[in-house]
Amino acid sequence: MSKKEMIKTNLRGLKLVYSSLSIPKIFVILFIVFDVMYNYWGLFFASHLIDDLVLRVERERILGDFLGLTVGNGILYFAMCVVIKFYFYGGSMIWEDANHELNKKLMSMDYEYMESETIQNKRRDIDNMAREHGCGLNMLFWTATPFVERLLQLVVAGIITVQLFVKCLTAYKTQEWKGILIVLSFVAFLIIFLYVNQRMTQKIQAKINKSVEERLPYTRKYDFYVDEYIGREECGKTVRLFNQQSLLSETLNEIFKKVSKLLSRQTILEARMNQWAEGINVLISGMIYLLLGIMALKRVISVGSICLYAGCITNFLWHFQKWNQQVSLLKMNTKYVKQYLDFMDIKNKKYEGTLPVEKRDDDKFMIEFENVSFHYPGSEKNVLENFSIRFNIGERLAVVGRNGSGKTTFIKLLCRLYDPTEGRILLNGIDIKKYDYKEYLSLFSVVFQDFQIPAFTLGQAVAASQEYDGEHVNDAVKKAGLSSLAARMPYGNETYLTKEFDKTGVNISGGEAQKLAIARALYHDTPFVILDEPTAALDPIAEYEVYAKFDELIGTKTAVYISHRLSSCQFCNDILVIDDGKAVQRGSHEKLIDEEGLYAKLWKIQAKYYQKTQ
Ligand SMILES: Nc1ncnc2c1ncn2[C@@H]1O[C@H](COP(=O)(O)OP(=O)(O)OP(=O)(O)O)[C@@H](O)[C@H]1O
Repeated sequence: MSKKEMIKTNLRGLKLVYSSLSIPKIFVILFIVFDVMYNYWGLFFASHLIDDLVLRVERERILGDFLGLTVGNGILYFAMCVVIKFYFYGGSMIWEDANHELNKKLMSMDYEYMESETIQNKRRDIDNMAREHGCGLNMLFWTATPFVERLLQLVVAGIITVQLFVKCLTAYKTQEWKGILIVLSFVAFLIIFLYVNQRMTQKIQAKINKSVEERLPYTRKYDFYVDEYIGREECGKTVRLFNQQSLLSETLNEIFKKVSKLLSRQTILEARMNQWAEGINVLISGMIYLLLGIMALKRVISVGSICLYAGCITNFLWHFQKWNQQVSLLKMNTKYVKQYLDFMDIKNKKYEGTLPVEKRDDDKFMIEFENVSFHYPGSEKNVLENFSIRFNIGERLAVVGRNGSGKTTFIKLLCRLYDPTEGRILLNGIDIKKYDYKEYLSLFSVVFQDFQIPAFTLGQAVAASQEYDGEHVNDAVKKAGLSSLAARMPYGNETYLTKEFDKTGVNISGGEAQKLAIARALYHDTPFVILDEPTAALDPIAEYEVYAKFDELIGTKTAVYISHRLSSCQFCNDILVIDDGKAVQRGSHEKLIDEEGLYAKLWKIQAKYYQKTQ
C-alpha cells in the first residue's frame, strides 16, 4: 500500500472512530495534554527545588516550588484519574461499535454475499483480527492517540533540550566552557543511535506483525473445529458415534503446535525489543548524567537542571522508541482498517425498486416466471434454464424433482434473494425488480429446509420481532400443532427456546422447531406461504396433520410446497416437476401418474417401499 493510501485509509478510519466515539472528544485532547504535562511538571519543579536548596534561597521560594511540585502534581494526578476513566471507557466501546456496524452491514447485504465464501472469509478475518489481536478501528484509536501524544512529548522534550544547547553555545562563546565538541559528539552519537534504534524497532515490530498474520489461518481453522464442530450439540453425536475424537485431537494438536510456535516466536521478539530498548537506555542514561554533571561543575547549567535535562533527554529517547513502535503498529493495522472499510463499502447490486405493491383485499396476485435462466455468481452452469411458469393466488403448487434440480433456487428467485440472469419474474404483470424490495418481501412467509429458530422467547421466535401480539402467537402455535409444547412453557410466550441463556428455557426437538417455523409463517399472515421441505423432521402423524390441516390453514393464500415425499403432494391440485433446471411436467397427481415421465418414475420408486413384499 502506498504511503498516500495509508494516510487516506487511516484518516477515514479515524473519522469513523471519532464520529462514533461515545464520550465527548475533549476527553481525548485532555488525556493527551495532561499526560504530557504530568511528565514535565514534576521535572520542572523538582529541578527548581534542588536549585533552591543548593543556593539556599529564601523560604517562601522553596515553599512555592515545593507546593508547585506536590500540589500541582496532585491536581494533575486527580485530573488524569477523571480523564483516564472517560478516555478508556470511550476507547473500550470502539470495538463493540465497529462490531455492531459490521453486523448491521451483514444483515443488510444482498443475500448472494451470504453464500459467498470469499465474503464470509473476509468477515471472519475482520472479526478474528479484532477479537484476537484488537486490530482494525479499535487498534487505530489505541495507536493514533498515543502517536499524537508521544509526538507532543517529543516536541516538548526537544524544545527543553534545545535550551541546553543554547546554554552550551553561550558558554562556548563567552569562553566559560570549551566542551562544545563533547556535546556535539554526544549529539552525533544520539542521532546515530536514534536511527539504528528506529531501524531495529521497526524490523522487530515487522517480524512481530508477520507472526500475528501467520497465525490468522490457524485461528480460523481452530475456530471452525471448536465453535462450529466440537462445540455444537448436533456434531457431538457424530464425534462420538464415528469415534472422531482421535482424528479431531490430532488435527487440533497440529494447529496448536503451529500456533504455539508462532506465539513463542512473537514473545521472544517482543522480549528482544524490550531488552534492546532498556539496555540502550541504561547506557545512554549513564552518558547523559556524566555529561550533565560535567556541565554543572563547569557552571554551564545549575545542579537542579541536571534533573530537568536528564529527564527530558531520557524522555525523548523513551518516547522516540515508543513512537516508532506506534508507527509500525499503525502501518500494520492499516491493512485491517482497510479490510473493515472495504467490507463496509461493499455495495448491494440488487436494484431496489420504488413501486408500492398493490394492496388487494381479494389477495389477487399472479406470479409468472418468463423464460428465466439463472446461474449462481462464480459459476457458469445454469441452475434454472429457460424456466417459464405461471400461478395464481389461491393455488397450491407443489414442486418436486430430484436433488439439485433447482427447486430451492426457484424459491430464492421468487423471493428475490437472487435476480434472474436472464428473463423476468412478474407479479401481476410487472417485473418484481420494480417493486419496493421490503414491500415485495412482505408478501411471503417462507419456511426453508435449513431454517433456524434463534434463541429468543417463544413469542419473539414466532413473531420474528421484539414486540408481538400474544393472542396471535397463541393462535399460530395452536394451528401449527404446538399446543403441547406451549403447555410445557413455564412462562408461556416469554419462555426462552433454549437453556443456554436462561435455566427456565425449554429445549425443543427438530420436529418442534419445524412446526415453530410453520407457526412463524402462519403468524405473518402473508398472501404467499412457501414451504421448502417443511415436514422432513416431522413424524408421520405430525406430517399427516400438517398436510391435512394445511389447506384449511392456508385459506385463500397461495401456497408453494417443495417436497420429496410425493404422497404429501397429492392434495395439491397443481404439481410442477423440475428436472435439471427445467420445468418438465405440470398437472394434477392423477394426470402426472398417467404420463410416462419423471413424476411417474419417482412415484413408482417411492411407492415400492411402502408396498408389502410377499
Ligand atoms: N449458493 C450456491 N452457489 C453455487 N451453487 C449453488 C448454490 N446453491 C445451490 N447451488 C447449486 O444449484 C443447484 C440446485 O440447487 P437447489 O438447492 O436449488 O436444488 P434442490 O432441487 O432444492 O435440491 P434438494 O432437493 O437437494 O434440496 C445444485 O447443483 C447446487 O449445488
